[in-house]
Order: sequence, then C-alpha cells, then structure tokens
Amino acid sequence: MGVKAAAALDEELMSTGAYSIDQLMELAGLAVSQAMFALSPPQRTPNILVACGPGNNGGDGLVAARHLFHFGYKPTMYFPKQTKNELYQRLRIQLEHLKVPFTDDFVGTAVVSDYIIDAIFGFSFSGEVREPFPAVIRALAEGKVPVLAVDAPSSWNIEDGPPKDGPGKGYNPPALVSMTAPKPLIKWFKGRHFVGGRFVSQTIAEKYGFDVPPYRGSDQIVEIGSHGERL
Ligand SMILES: NC(=O)C1=CN([C@@H]2O[C@H](COP(=O)(O)OP(=O)(O)OC[C@H]3O[C@@H](n4cnc5c(N)ncnc54)[C@H](O)[C@@H]3O)[C@@H](O)[C@H]2O)[C@@H](O)CC1
Ligand SMILES: [K+]
Repeated sequence: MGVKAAAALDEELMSTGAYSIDQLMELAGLAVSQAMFALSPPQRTPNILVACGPGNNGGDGLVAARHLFHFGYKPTMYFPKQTKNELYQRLRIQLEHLKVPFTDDFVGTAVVSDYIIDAIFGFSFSGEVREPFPAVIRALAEGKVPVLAVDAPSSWNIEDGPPKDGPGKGYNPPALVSMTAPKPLIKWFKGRHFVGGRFVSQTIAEKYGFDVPPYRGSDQIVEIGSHGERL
C-alpha cells in the first residue's frame, strides 16, 4: 500500500468508517506493544526506549509505552517535539501518571536500553531528516541495541526504501510492525515482520487491494514474512 492509499485509508476510516483517531491509535499502539512482547518478554528485556516523533507514528509509540508498562516493562520516553494537540497531551499525562520517565538524552539512554521502539516517522515522512532527529536516526543506524520500527524504519522513503546517504544510511532494524498493510519499502526490509491495526473490514481491504491479515484469536498482530508473504 503506497503513501497515498495509506493516507486515504486513514481518512476513510475516520469519515465514513466512523472511527476517531484516538481509537485507531489505541489499537495501533496495542499492536506495537504486542509485537514487542512477541519479540522479547519483559523478564528478558525490561528496559525499552520509545522514540516518538511529532505525528501519529509518535502517537502509536505513546500508546504502546502505556501498554508496555502494564505488561511489566520499564519504558522510557524520548519525545522531543511535543505539539499542543490535545490527544498527545493526554497520552503524555497518562504516562506521567504511571511515572514513566521522559528523557532528552536519546543516545545516552539508548546504550543502557534492552530494546528501542522507533516511532519517529511513519507514512508521512518525506525529504531530509530535520532537527533534532538526525543524531537519533544515526544512533539507530549505528547502535547495537535491537530496534522494533513502527510502520516504517524512520528515514526510509515509503516507496523507495532505505536512504543511500544521510543519517539513516545502513539503518535496517531487526523488526518492523506494519500498520494495516505493509508499505512498498518492505521490499528492502530483512528482519522479523509483523502486521497490526486490527480495525479493517473485508470491504475496505478489498477496496485498497490487500487481504485482511490472518489474525488469530484475540491477537492484535500477525507475524508475516519480511516481504509480506504468509509464514
Ligand atoms: N490506518 C493506520 O494504519 C493508522 C496509522 N497510524 C499511524 O500514523 C502514521 C502516519 O501518521 P502521520 O500522517 O501523522 O505522519 P507521521 O507520523 O508519519 O509523520 C508526520 C510528522 O513527521 C514530520 N516530518 C515529516 N518529514 C519529516 C522530516 N524529513 N524531518 C523531520 N520531520 C518530518 C511532519 O512534520 C509531521 O509532524 C502511520 O505511519 C501509523 O504509524 C495510527 O496512528 C492510526 C491508524
Ligand atoms: K517509525
């Protein structure tokens, strides 16, 4: 599903679909937290650094962190570009009530974390990475801590995949959770791949040309092949 289709689908879910953004983000964030749990439980990797960008991809990260806390992880938030948007403020306050810490030091916190969730940019990323994110993307590309990317490895072009230069050069995270349907960039992705966002009807999926993922039971995620094939 390309950028235009992903944006149109979002739009349709929130207009004729009658969903609110809060609902979609809650389910997306829950899917991210379940993907994290499938990768590694809190007993093994308690310390999760959640890097959140300024858009809805970042919102998925804020929601995921709350669920991770309740699952028994110790999340720490990096959320450097906070907007006045009421939804994001509420998500932040919910985390503060749980005493989830926020840090300005991404690089210093990353090296003492067991896992990083990359919720910086999703399908609306374009152009060169702007401040303050170049150093963060560089640290993701060069770091040794495993990363779960939300919807896209941040700095990758949604259609054309990994950047050939700049801070994201060489960034290929070991895990990705695609929201609703994989984006064209998965052609270049090599790690474990989940799909989440269990809110799409058969009719909508057909309209946008993808299959509803084969979710099992109460799971909010399905693991599929790195390039979107069924495992
Ligand atoms: N239907 C779905 O699948 C859903 C998707 N959601 C999430 O929403 C995401 C898309 O959210 P948005 O459209 O808000 O966009 P993003 O969160 O992808 O990014 C937009 C933000 O990034 C900034 N930005 C873009 N390019 C930049 C650059 N080069 N340097 C620095 N900043 C840059 C923009 O100014 C904007 O603030 C998806 O990827 C997914 O994670 C969910 O929250 C809701 C449901
Ligand atoms: K991302």
